[in-house]
Amino acid sequence: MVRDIHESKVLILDFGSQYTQLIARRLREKNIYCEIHPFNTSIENIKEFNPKGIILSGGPASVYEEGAPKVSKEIFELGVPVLGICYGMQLITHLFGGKVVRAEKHEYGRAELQVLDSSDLFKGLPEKFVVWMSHADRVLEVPEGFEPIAKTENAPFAAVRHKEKPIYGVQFHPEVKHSQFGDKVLENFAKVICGCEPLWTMENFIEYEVEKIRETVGDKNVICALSGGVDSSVVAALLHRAIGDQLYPIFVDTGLLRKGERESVERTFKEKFNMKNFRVVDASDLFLERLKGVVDPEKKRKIIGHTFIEVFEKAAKEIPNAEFLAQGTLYPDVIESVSVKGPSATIKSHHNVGGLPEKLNFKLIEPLRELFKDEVRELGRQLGLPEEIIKRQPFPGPGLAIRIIGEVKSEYLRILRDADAIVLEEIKKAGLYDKIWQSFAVFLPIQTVGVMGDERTYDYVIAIRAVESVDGMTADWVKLPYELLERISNRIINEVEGVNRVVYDITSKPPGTIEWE
Ligand SMILES: Nc1ncnc2c1ncn2[C@@H]1O[C@H](COP(=O)(O)OP(=O)(O)OP(=O)(O)O)[C@@H](O)[C@H]1O
Ligand SMILES: O=c1[nH]c(=O)c2[nH+]cn([C@@H]3O[C@H](COP(=O)(O)O)[C@@H](O)[C@H]3O)c2[nH]1
Ligand SMILES: NC(=O)CC[C@H](N)C(=O)O
Ligand SMILES: [Mg+2]
Repeated sequence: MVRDIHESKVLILDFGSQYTQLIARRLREKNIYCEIHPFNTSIENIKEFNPKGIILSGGPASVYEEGAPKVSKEIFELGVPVLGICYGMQLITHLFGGKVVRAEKHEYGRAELQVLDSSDLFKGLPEKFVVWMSHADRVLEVPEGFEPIAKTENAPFAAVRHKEKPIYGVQFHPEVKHSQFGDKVLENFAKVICGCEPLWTMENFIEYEVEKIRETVGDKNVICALSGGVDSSVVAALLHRAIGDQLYPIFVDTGLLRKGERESVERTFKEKFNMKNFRVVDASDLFLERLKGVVDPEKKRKIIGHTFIEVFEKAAKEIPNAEFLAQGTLYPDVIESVSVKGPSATIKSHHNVGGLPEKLNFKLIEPLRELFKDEVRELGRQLGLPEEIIKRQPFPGPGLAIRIIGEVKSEYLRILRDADAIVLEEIKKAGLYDKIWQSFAVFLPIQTVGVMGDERTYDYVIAIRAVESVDGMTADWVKLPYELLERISNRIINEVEGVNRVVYDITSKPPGTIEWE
């Protein structure tokens, strides 16, 4: 029997901080498994979860306000260590009868922490180091039974501890990278104070998951929609490790793929991984047929989504004994975080092409449900996926169809494919591919006048888009070197027939979106 990698874990209760996920990631980097749950998770559920430690996150509320989010004082009686971060510390203070007030001077940004006691939370750390603060309230009086274990110039209670019970609070944010040794503080909490064992490694994860998948699947077959992107590729590689030829990866050639994409996906999975049941379904004619005459971006997206499902369903029907469908759902999709944002308007319907409907009548297998993106990449590496897949820039499900403005035609696809390949090649050559979020070409179906070799031309326009972003929600255009832009422009005009003009998109998001449709 392999050991349960979740045996030694920390529970993070979320009070709506924008950094809650970072707490989880810092702990996991130290090989400590943890999960994020809403602050109002019931005591019964907490007991059932059976954590070795509990962390109360930061949050936008003020503890002294009516309706401020709280936890039951019972969590301090579970015999499990608790660490409050920022709002979490203020909440502990408030619940134990201390005093939290609005500070005259708000404290945002760096502060120098002076450690007063380095026996547990600050074990092995220097006496002074820089931490990062973000608060408007402050602890004026610590409750009875608590003592300060660190201070800053503005905050005499920058970190506190209960004198007998394992209850801790820090006013700063150890989870952000700007806090020096912040990761070490969290590690000390988990290992020194809670006694967690570092079981969460990708090697252990593979071993554990492989066994679990085998148990679940038995002698049935599993199908998997494989896009060649990171998530679905890692899912396929993991399943293949577990169940070999019981896995049937299906790659749909929508006809909207980039140059060489189909071949490279085929090469990786068929040849390198020797996935015998890997199949490519060529549905390019069907997609093009359905998109004929369609100009509206939302209509295009919907048609592509529906057609994809249709093609996939048909392909799946032909696979014997296929009871399971594997999907690349990640942990951030699963976390029910406390939302501090209001409802947002639909700007475009992101057709996660594989947003396959439940009524497909498969049981779902989602082996990445517990992982963050960086963990998925690490897992992919361990499974032997090429860097080319692991570091791939995001490519939208609807593919080139949303990079051709208006109607999609074969001729336009040919032009865009060739131009896009040049953009990517040059960006890679310049060493920028891994450093930026996305870089690609967009086809504009307008003709402009040019002159080439003394002759008048009347050809199409290609726009180049390159953006930096952290999550795709906001983005800025990249200040690409002029020489690089020049080379890309020259090559496209000289090498791609049908183009006589190249422009660079200098719009950030907002107000623009990353894709043009
Ligand atoms: N051409 C395709 N053939 C088969 N499945 C696809 C294809 N395109 C997308 N999918 C499926 O749709 C899912 C969502 O696609 P999308 O591109 O949004 O995913 P992603 O988050 O980029 O992840 P991935 O790394 O898997 O591409 C993929 O994980 C895959 O299962
Ligand atoms: O899987 C996807 N299906 C889609 O329909 C889709 N539309 C946009 N994108 C990607 O999402 C990010 C933000 O894009 P926008 O600024 O254009 O909305 C960018 O990274 C886009 O490439 C998609 N991804
Ligand atoms: N970052 C936080 O957790 C902030 C806590 C509280 N809202 C304050 O302003 O002090
Ligand atoms: Mg993708």
